[in-house]
Amino acid sequence: MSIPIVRTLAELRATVAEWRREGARVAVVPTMGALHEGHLSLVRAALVQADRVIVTLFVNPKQFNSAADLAAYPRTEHEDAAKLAPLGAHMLYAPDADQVYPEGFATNISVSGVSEGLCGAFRPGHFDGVATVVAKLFLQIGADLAFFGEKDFQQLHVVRRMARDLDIPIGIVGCPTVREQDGLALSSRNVRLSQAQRAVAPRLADILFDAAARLAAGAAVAATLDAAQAAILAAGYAEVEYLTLRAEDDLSPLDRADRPARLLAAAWLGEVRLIDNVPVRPET
Ligand SMILES: Nc1ncnc2c1ncn2[C@@H]1O[C@H](COP(=O)(O)OP(=O)(O)OP(=O)(O)O)[C@@H](O)[C@H]1O
Ligand SMILES: CC(C)(CO)[C@@H](O)C(=O)[O-]
Ligand code: BAL
Repeated sequence: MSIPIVRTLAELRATVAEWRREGARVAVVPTMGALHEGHLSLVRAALVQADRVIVTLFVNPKQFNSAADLAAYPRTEHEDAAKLAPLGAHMLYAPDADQVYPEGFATNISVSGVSEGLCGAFRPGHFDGVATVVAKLFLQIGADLAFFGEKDFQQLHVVRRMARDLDIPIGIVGCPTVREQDGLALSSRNVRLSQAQRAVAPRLADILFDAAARLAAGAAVAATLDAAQAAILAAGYAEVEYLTLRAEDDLSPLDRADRPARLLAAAWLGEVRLIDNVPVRPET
């Protein structure tokens, strides 16, 4: 069993046009590769709602903040293709760099509001890079649906806003975070954790779930977040970039958990930056 790998826009468009003639509903799952069960859950969800599923694999230089992070990003295309084939995904679109950013490329898509704060505050230009490449992939493919993980919750909001603002006719589907048995959110960057760091890493999720339960039960927000931040540092994380309560629908800051909300965090474990978020459902 294998999956066709497409590297050019011309071949992509020819295949999608053929699918369209057959009346197929097309979905896309954008990724940067190094596929894990989180990505595969998006592909399975896409296969339920569409007749043809394209997984994209492009390590997008424009969204990285450091050359070192880009260089260290895992590249495992062969293994990725082998994971996708048995699921029944229909195409791996792994474009050559010039198919995405041809010579002279000069356009930048910048989404204000939801891109600011949280990861946007610590990764300048990151969401411009994400919005630009995702817009490009959406327009190249012309899919009906696109699937994204809630693990990157702010990214999901940025992509929704961008597609709506630019009238790109695509439905954006958010899918729940897939976790290891010990609670750690799956992420391609987890492979960079040492054995000792890997043992500590799930404490972030534990502390977030615990704080979310307290907030849902009416605990004071500032004191709960302070205690959670102290617990993350005590667990062995080097730095907490942010730990904040935001409205689920527009990411606006909340000082009371009186409507559906998310508790979101980014923290450094050694040289690895991990993000996570959990829902807060106020008890009625
Ligand atoms: N644990 C997860 N559960 C659900 N979706 C996920 C998970 N991890 C990543 N995704 C989703 O997969 C898509 C591609 O993400 P990406 O290729 O950046 O993987 P990643 O594991 O998030 O890597 P990174 O180390 O860059 O965070 C995104 O929509 C992302 O939200
Ligand atoms: C959406 C995405 C594929 C754009 O490069 C990337 O940000 C990711 O993998 O989450
Ligand atoms: N998962 C979001 C991609 C990134 O960290 O660059």
